Amino acid sequence: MINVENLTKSYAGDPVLNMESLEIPAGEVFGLVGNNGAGKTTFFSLLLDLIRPSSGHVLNNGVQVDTSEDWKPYTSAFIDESFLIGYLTPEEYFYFIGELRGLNQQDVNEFLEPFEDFFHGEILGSKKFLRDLSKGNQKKVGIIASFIGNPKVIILDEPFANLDPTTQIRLKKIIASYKEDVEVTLLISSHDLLHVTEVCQRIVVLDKGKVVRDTKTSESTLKELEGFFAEEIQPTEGE
Ligand SMILES: Nc1ncnc2c1ncn2[C@@H]1O[C@H](COP(=O)(O)OP(=O)(O)OP(=O)(O)O)[C@@H](O)[C@H]1O
Repeated sequence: MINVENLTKSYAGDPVLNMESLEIPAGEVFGLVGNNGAGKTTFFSLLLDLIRPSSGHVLNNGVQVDTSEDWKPYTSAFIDESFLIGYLTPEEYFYFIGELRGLNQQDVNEFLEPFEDFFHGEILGSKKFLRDLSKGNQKKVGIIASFIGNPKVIILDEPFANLDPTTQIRLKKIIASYKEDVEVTLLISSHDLLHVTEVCQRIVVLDKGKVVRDTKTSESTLKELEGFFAEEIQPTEGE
């Protein structure tokens, strides 16, 4: 579904992403991990044509994202609050996204019903504007909005960050449910190794913009990843 070919991004000559090739098949729940500055958001921003590659390209279902718009109807994402519209209430925002995806208000209301627990009584009917919601509640709105209209590719940047423990557990269940869906490709990034290993079928580790690990998730993945990141804090010689 997603094919990356010789993708690089540099700022003022400094490379921040250098990905020779990466193939993410349709239906995969894909996890991206890496320390601060590893290039995760850069990669997602390139997938969404929010920034331009320095070289190479990304194909989304065969469509090159920086030269065609045709990937947009089946792709959705929540990267950060800039995806929200601050002066709308959550309902108005959901209806707006629904309209973009060809759903009327009744369709959107029905879609939202199963997420009442996830919203924990603080989103729907609150009559607050999105700009006035807490960071965590804004994130809940952005994540759920990204599921509206059955997109085939969903990209979520650090979806667990800022969420309370109850919501994190609920979100894990929602994301894990996509493992059964062979049509939806879901990409998440996270700093939480436990969460990604629980919900992702495959995990790629980025380090200084490069793919340094690419593994199918198994029972040993969490330990291996903890080992990998622990090595980064081993004292260097002479310390
Ligand atoms: N507009 C920009 N100009 C210069 N450097 C940038 C710009 N945007 C990102 N970078 C750099 O690119 C690198 C990768 O950043 P990116 O946000 O992709 O990392 P990340 O893995 O998402 O990090 P984090 O886990 O902290 O969110 C960082 O060194 C960052 O400073």
